[in-house]
Amino acid sequence: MVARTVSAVTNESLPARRLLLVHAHPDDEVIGTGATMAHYVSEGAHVTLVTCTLGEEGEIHVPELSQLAAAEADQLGGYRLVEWQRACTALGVTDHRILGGPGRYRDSGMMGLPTNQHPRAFWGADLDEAAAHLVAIIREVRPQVMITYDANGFYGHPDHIQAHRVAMRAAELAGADGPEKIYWSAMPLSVMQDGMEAFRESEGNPFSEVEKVEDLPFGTPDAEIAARIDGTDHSAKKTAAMRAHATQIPDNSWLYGIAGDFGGEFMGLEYYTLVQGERGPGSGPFQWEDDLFAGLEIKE
Ligand SMILES: CC(=O)N[C@H]1[C@@H](O[C@@H]2[C@H](O)[C@H](O)[C@@H](O)[C@H](O)[C@H]2O)O[C@H](CO)[C@@H](O)[C@@H]1O
Ligand SMILES: [Zn+2]
Repeated sequence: MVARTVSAVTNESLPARRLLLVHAHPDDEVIGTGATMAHYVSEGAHVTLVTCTLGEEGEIHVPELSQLAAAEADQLGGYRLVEWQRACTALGVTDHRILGGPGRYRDSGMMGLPTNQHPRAFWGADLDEAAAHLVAIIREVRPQVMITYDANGFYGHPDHIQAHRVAMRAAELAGADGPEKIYWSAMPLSVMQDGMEAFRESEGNPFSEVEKVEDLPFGTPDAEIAARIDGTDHSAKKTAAMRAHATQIPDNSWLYGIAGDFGGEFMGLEYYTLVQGERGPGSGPFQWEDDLFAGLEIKE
């Protein structure tokens, strides 16, 4: 039975600190922000996850489920919805919603594929119509902080680019009800460099085709990073949530290798640039914040 996503809540019943995350597909929430989500849930903040598609066009790394693929029974979206709910349970997130309701916006597939033209492809969504769905959630929950992707969608996937556009447009349309601080997921170049060194001799090295980190479609100079969230206490929850996304993250994925080679430290640290709002107090050479709510006046 597919559990209901969280029904509408009134912000009067919510904790003082409220974080909104806008992601493109089921599994993005854990890969880029899973430790952050678990961290803030454990700190008593309210975490609202909005995912824009069901990931219908994804690969299937579980052979016995291959018939669910878009080109077969086209049931992968429904299956990934359940994976996504299980992942949210592993992270402790109870307020999780699909933008416009399950099936409203379809996974567009990788950039340039014919699936980009599907009538319900998120890539072709009307921006203000899609943003209006998110404005309604913002007005209901009143998050002080929002996380999404940069204008390239972190790595250029059309649904990630569109999730960025919809999130930023919704924050603009929400006006005074919108988040005070907006962050974009980021990966510091220094961390990527360390990853390249660590994986140099590893089997399944994800960096094997890469000469230097600057050749990758993502990566941010350390000086442009604004926050590092330490969710290492929750690395096991992040790993459990990744395992929930078995169709997308196979057991031999390099992501688990990172957990092994780098330990919980790498998996539990997540980084962000700040694109709206004032930066709060920080530490280290670049004064990175360790709290996304830093500098905000939170009315308890
Ligand atoms: C992390 C993420 O955004 N995954 C997307 C992405 O998946 C890629 C896609 O299947 C590609 O064909 C593979 O070569 C690549 O390894 C995958 O990461 O795109 C999918 C289709 O839009 C999407 O369902 C998946 O969530
Ligand atoms: Zn994605």
